[in-house]
Amino acid sequence: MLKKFKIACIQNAITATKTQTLALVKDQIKEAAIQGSKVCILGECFNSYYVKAQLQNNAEDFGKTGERQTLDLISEISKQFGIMIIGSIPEKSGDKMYNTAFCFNNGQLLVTYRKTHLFDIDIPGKITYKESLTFSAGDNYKIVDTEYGKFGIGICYDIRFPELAQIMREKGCHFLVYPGSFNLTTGPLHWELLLKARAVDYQCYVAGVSSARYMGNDESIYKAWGHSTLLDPMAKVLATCEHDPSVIISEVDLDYLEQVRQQIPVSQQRRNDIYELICKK
Ligand SMILES: O=C(O)CCC(=O)C(=O)O
Repeated sequence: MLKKFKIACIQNAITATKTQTLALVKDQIKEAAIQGSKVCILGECFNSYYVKAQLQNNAEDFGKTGERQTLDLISEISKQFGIMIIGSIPEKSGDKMYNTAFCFNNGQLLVTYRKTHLFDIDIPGKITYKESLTFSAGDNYKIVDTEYGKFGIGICYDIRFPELAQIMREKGCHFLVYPGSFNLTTGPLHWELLLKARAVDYQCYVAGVSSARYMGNDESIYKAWGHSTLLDPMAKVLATCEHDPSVIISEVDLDYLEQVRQQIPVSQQRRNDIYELICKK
């Protein structure tokens, strides 16, 4: 297992067409790879505006290799540069849609994860969103064991559920990655706080990666908070950005992660005689 390497968070611009969006993403991944990144994390549904009609149009069927514009491109770039790439896209499966994360390494699809906690919230006058009108929910967590360590994948709203992160930690994860797309109401208050909370509670490297903010004047298009961020297991921010398209890169070190876990050994100090988290899958 490689212990020291660079991770990149790719905050991409979303455009009105998938082809144009993907061309921009490709350039950013290339830039990250040229700078030595071995793992690239993309945002939530990064090939699409977060609007039902476009999500439907841009959805892909994971089963149909060769007909999947986004997945085939990601697989190809991952192979070309010998890197691992994680992100989420809208998935079409029969008559259902899922918000689904993928992890490609060297061109191979290692795992898919369907978002389990859907973003249905109502803050009157600020933001009302019902993701369950577009997507069905997944029914399991996913961990992927790679040459770069073990990665637990959550998508956006999933970060509000520490139980999911705790299970991933208990199953040996070194990294918690959250492709996400917070908004202008909850983003400023909760995004960095939640990323820091997951890092400090479970002593993992944590990446929260958003798409860039839509800056046009179509009111129906969701405005993402942006602020993709990478944190270490002490919850120190290693790299971050604002809302423009950005590539942020930092080195991670799994020996340092072990040191943190030894110095503050919370995972061995849980009082399972008083409380316990039960994993049902
Ligand atoms: O939890 C939040 O405030 C935002 C979540 C979100 O935007 C999402 O899950 O897509």
